[in-house]
Amino acid sequence: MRMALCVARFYEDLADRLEAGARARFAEAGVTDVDRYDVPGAFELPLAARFAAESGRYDGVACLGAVIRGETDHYEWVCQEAARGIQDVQLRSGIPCAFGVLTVDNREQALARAGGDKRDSGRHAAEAVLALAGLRRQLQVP
Ligand SMILES: Nc1c(NC[C@H](O)[C@H](O)[C@H](O)CO)[nH]c(=O)[nH]c1=O
Ligand SMILES: CC(=O)[C@@H](O)COP(=O)(O)O
Repeated sequence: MRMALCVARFYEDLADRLEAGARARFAEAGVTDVDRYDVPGAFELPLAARFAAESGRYDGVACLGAVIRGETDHYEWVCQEAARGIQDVQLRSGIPCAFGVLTVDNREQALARAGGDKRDSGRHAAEAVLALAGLRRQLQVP
């Protein structure tokens, strides 16, 4: 299998943590052919995912990033559009695209969910892509 990572780099250290979790899960599954594509923020993830999915090169796409709430409602729009856009790409393309984007109130919550004491969302995103790519192969979806 060949996988793509689309990574929003708005918070570099969180992006690195999420990527490490995803790569570790892929490696456990024997998937070492993994390409990373960086975008500025989570709002750009759906288009990057579409580029990767429509390239025909990948069995799955894991979208990673972190959105931390600020003073305004900008957070809501970024999170909503990232989630909706990524879901739209996978449903239209038939290529599994995971939503590995943290949507949190503060940095502490983000760290806890990027391989900290709550969960590893990067790992979970890779797990989801592996599962759906496997299902796609099992059902011989073209
Ligand atoms: N505030 C966060 C953003 N904002 C930037 C947007 O994602 C986007 O890049 C910009 O609006 C230009 O289109 N992005 C994150 O990933 N995380 C944030 O907390
Ligand atoms: C999630 C965001 O876009 C956020 O960082 C923006 O902060 P603010 O709402 O204070 O402008």
